[in-house]
Amino acid sequence: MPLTEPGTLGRLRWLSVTYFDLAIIGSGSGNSLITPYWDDKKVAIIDGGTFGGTCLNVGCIPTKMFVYPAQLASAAKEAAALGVDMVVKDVRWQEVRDRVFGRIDAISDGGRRYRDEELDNVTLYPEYAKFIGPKTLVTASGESIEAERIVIAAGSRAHLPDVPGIDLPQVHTSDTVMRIDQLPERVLVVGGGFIAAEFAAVFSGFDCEVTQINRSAPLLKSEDRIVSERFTAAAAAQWNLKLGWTLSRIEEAGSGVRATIAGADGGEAVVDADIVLVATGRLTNADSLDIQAAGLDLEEDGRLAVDEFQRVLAGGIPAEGIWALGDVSSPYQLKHVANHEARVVTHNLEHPDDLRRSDHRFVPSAVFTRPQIASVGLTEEQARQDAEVSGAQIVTVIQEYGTTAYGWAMEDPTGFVKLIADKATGQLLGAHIMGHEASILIQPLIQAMSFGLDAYTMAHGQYWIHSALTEVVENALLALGTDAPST
Ligand SMILES: Cc1cc2nc3c(=O)[nH]c(=O)nc-3n(C[C@H](O)[C@H](O)[C@H](O)COP(=O)(O)OP(=O)(O)OC[C@H]3O[C@@H](n4cnc5c(N)ncnc54)[C@H](O)[C@@H]3O)c2cc1C
Ligand SMILES: NC(=O)c1ccc[n+]([C@@H]2O[C@H](COP(=O)([O-])OP(=O)(O)OC[C@H]3O[C@@H](n4cnc5c(N)ncnc54)[C@H](O)[C@@H]3O)[C@@H](O)[C@H]2O)c1
Repeated sequence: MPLTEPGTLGRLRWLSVTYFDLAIIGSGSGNSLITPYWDDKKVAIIDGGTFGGTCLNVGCIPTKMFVYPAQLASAAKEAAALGVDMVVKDVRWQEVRDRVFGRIDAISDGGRRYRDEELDNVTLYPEYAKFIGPKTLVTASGESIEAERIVIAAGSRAHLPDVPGIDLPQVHTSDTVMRIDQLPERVLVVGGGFIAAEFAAVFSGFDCEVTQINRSAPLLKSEDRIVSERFTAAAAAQWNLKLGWTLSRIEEAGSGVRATIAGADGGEAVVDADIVLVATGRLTNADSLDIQAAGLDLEEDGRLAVDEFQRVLAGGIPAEGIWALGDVSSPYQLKHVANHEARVVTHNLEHPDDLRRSDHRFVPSAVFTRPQIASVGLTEEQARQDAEVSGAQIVTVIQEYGTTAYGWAMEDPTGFVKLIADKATGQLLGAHIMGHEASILIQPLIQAMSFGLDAYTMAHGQYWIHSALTEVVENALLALGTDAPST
């Protein structure tokens, strides 16, 4: 990341400082902080990357715009079991890609222009910045900025393993892989998390030969164990999986590459591919901000340390006027969490005497892979560990999609809902879904957990549309067998 050149600090003594009421580092979720409250105040927004941040430009939104057509293409493979023979004639990759970026790049450009040219009170610095004092920043070109309040929304970046060949042009991260010019025939995906699962599904949906390697088994191992295990089996049925293998090196081979991978037993193997997608996690950008110049604290894993009001800590106490949100400080690396924290910071900046807390009790997530996965709350393992301490009794249920009318219609062999609840109170502790539209099916369960609705009341207290797939959620709630709450 191109930050300030050595020697800039010396030169700065001769440069003037520009003062702002608010300086925001990062134009992703940070961009939403500029409300009408700031109309009569001076705001700086600083971003050295593409305006709009990760979700818009290289994250959630473009990936889902690839996921959807890939899902349509893969439907052809599933339809045969229902007596419908479909053939995918062609995937016009450049059209798929240009539809995505034709929409997204225009939104990024429009947002940048609006901030840069149309708002008199806002100054956009299209540069990276770092701290040189508690309330002072310097940009890469040496502009010095002082602000009464600073919000750090600097996000995260892809982690790359340090292996020979990682810089080859055929090696991509999620930042670049969506813009390639041609659909590759063979794709090597490295990693076993969210990004690897989504892109393996996209490329295999488009009929590329996908090989996914991961150093551990099963895939998606932060999910409830049964989800990880069943997803790993579903993935193995769709693309080549090599688990227990680590990337050692990559060499050019013709127009593609040959990747050497090392097994847990010390053996080696090679995988030939046209491109490699490296998806081995994302690192907070906190390390690029010279936060020691402001005396700010870091968590053990390198994230900025914040309190429940999103105030950045310095020596364990809130640093005056410094806030953080999103991937730079959050353990969640999810856009809906960054958005929530941005709303909290927006309120707290505008109401310093009435601070709100972030609510991280029931953070859901979805992996838009095939089959889809969604989860909220505790895994069974976590719930049982908690119960050992509290003495609570845990009940769990696994309800297959195939036990409902819609599941029969789909002839669905893999989808299921798993619920975990407290037996005595009927409160849901965790919900985990794998299958068609899991990200939609889970929403009423998130709602129940967020508002304290017990499983019995949720199942019995409303109509469930017959023969919708939501009946699998209704049946799971009923199968938990919890009682009506005593009044
Ligand atoms: C491929 C992919 C798919 C994803 N899909 C989903 C999904 O489906 N659902 C979901 O909830 N989440 C998803 N995420 C995660 C989501 O994108 C992030 O959690 C979210 O965008 C983080 O927002 P943010 O505002 O914290 O950071 P960002 O949006 O990354 O914004 C940070 C900005 O700060 C800038 N910056 C960094 N350092 C500096 C500096 N020193 N000076 C100035 N500017 C700086 C960067 O250029 C960047 O524009 C996905 C992520 C990826 C990579
Ligand atoms: N649908 C969504 O909400 C969505 C989609 C994509 C990304 N994201 C967010 O972005 C984050 C980053 O995604 P990700 O998939 O890169 O990370 P991840 O943390 O989900 O998975 C990283 C994977 O890389 C493996 N790994 C780590 N270091 C390695 C190494 N040196 N060699 C080989 N393998 C290694 C890990 O074992 C793990 O399987 C996610 O945690 C998620 O929060 C969310």
